[in-house]
Amino acid sequence: MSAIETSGLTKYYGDTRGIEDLSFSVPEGEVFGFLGPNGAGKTTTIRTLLGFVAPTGGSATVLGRDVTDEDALIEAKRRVGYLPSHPGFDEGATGRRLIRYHADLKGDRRSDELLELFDAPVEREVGEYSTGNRQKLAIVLAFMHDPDLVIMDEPTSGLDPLMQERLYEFVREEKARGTTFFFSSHVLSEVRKVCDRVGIIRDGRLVAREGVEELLDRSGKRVRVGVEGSVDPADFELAGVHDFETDPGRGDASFMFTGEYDALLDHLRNYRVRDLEIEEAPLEDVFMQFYDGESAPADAGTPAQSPTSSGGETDA
Ligand SMILES: Nc1ncnc2c1ncn2[C@@H]1O[C@H](COP(=O)(O)OP(=O)(O)OP(=O)(O)O)[C@@H](O)[C@H]1O
Repeated sequence: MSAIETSGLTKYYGDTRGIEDLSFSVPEGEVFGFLGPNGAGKTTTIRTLLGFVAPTGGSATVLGRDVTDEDALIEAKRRVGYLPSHPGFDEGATGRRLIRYHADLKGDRRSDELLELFDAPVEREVGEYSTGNRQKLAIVLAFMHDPDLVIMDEPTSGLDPLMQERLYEFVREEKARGTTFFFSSHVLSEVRKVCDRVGIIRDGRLVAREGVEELLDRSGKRVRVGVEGSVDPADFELAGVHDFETDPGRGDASFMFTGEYDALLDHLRNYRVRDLEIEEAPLEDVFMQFYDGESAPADAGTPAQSPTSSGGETDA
């Protein structure tokens, strides 16, 4: 069974498109990365899956339960963890009280263990927490009932690099225990660290779905090279070189590279190389491939038919 399944899922806010015709499935045990630029529809997808907003079209199931069937979804959500990007809390409550509250609602199988890993200052009121501590508390609340599926909306935004790494490691361990993840992000490097497959959403529509390695291979690397003397662009007409840029008369060049490294390094032997940087393609560049490529739908800006507002938007 798929942990998440959507078919033609659509949500309009009045006339504003949130998501349109999303169809995808996340098999049990997979870490599915959901990538897209700001405003693409990631949060709308998550809010629809969690029943916070009602879809205006299509359907979705979470752990086999229809997201528009309130009772069924409540049942499913006992086995779901949700980690929002900006967790909202009762600011006057202590972390400890919130943990107790969530324990009453969903059960508590591992808050002590989680607090050792993500040490939020639970005796203090949440209103006094730093952004990072709020996020750490949110992690404890999302995982304390040992859910089968965890839905995370840009979960590392407020965490320092050490805590980000801890969360990635934790996700990998939980995946090994069979937990399924839906991981929304706009950071390609973190998606690479933890995800098996990614879906790319743009203007409310899914424009690609593929394995992380395939995506990265296709995206290539950004190469910057500095050489003695000046660079002649004609010298860089190699297989796999795209978007070549150089300042005339200067010894610096920059390009996207999807070719074989051996061929590139052989070629660079013709120069005295001062400097060489090879780094992962920025996510914006990866997105641009889908913006310009054939997989991008031509009518992405226009709704197919007059949408209706759903109402019934309740936040949990
Ligand atoms: N409550 C709302 N009322 C009206 N329009 C909304 C509402 N929430 C989202 N939208 C619109 O829906 C579209 C998708 O927004 P959404 O927040 O889902 O994107 P996102 O990918 O999560 O972006 P971000 O990374 O910036 O959070 C945007 O055009 C946004 O303006």
